[in-house]
Amino acid sequence: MSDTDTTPTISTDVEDSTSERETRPTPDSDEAVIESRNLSVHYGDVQALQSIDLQIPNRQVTAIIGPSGCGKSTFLRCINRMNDLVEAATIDGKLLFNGTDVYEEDIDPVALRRRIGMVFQHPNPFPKSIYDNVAYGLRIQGITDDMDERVEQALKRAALWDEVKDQLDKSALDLSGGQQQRLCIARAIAVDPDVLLMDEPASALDPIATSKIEDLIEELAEEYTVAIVTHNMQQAARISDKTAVFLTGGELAEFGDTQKIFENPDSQRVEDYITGKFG
Ligand SMILES: Nc1ncnc2c1ncn2[C@@H]1O[C@H](COP(=O)(O)OP(=O)(O)OP(=O)(O)O)[C@@H](O)[C@H]1O
Repeated sequence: MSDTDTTPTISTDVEDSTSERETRPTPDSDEAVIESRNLSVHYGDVQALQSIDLQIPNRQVTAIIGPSGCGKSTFLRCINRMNDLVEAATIDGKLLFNGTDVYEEDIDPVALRRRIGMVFQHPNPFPKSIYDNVAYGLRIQGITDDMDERVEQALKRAALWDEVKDQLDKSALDLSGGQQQRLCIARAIAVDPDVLLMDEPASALDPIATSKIEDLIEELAEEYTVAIVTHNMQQAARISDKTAVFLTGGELAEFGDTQKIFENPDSQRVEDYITGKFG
């Protein structure tokens, strides 16, 4: 990277993990933070993604929608190399994060996952206190200074602080499902990532908790690049700026501004999917 570059690259270790978000330059909005080029994934003989070219812009919400089994989660998991953990998975093509291919040999997946955090469908807090859940990733990185302040800030950003500030020692498992999910979001953002990947983060929650998570996602996109897989088309239409529609066989059928995709898609197949003719 040249001295004049303003784009952060992936560290190959966790050494720079203490850098502060405020001091880290970020790409312009609309500039791609994540870009897949000709990305294909197979699980054994099954092709899950077919030559996907997709650009996920900075500090916006990108929704990934499509019928069951079309490869949405597979795509999300390629971004922070979670598919490394699946023995049968083979990945071809490129997945660029700020211009660097995350599948290059010298990329440390653990450092990558600090920069690209993930929230799953079912809230999965550790059986520890609320405080320790948020502090966990920081401690692993050897960060010990200003811990109380860092925990408070992460809980505030996750819109949970007011509900838990007087009970930080309480077990995270005693929180409601919606609170647990916001705690998982706090845990993910405590380590100061650039990107948040969310795999159906509200599908296990009731409507009120879902609405809080949706509001939160929109707020988070002011600071983070968010990519969310959802089965809920209304949710995608409500909260996302860009939408990618995957169709059966792992094909990217259409990608663009959410309003355009939902109101005037280019392809008949996407229109059929969005209007509920299949899926
Ligand atoms: N670990 C795995 N081993 C083998 N095949 C897998 C594995 N994970 C996913 N697949 C297959 O890859 C294809 C895409 O799966 P993926 O979970 O990415 O789709 P999806 O669109 O997220 O589905 P859903 O909406 O049902 O969660 C499917 O055919 C699925 O059966």
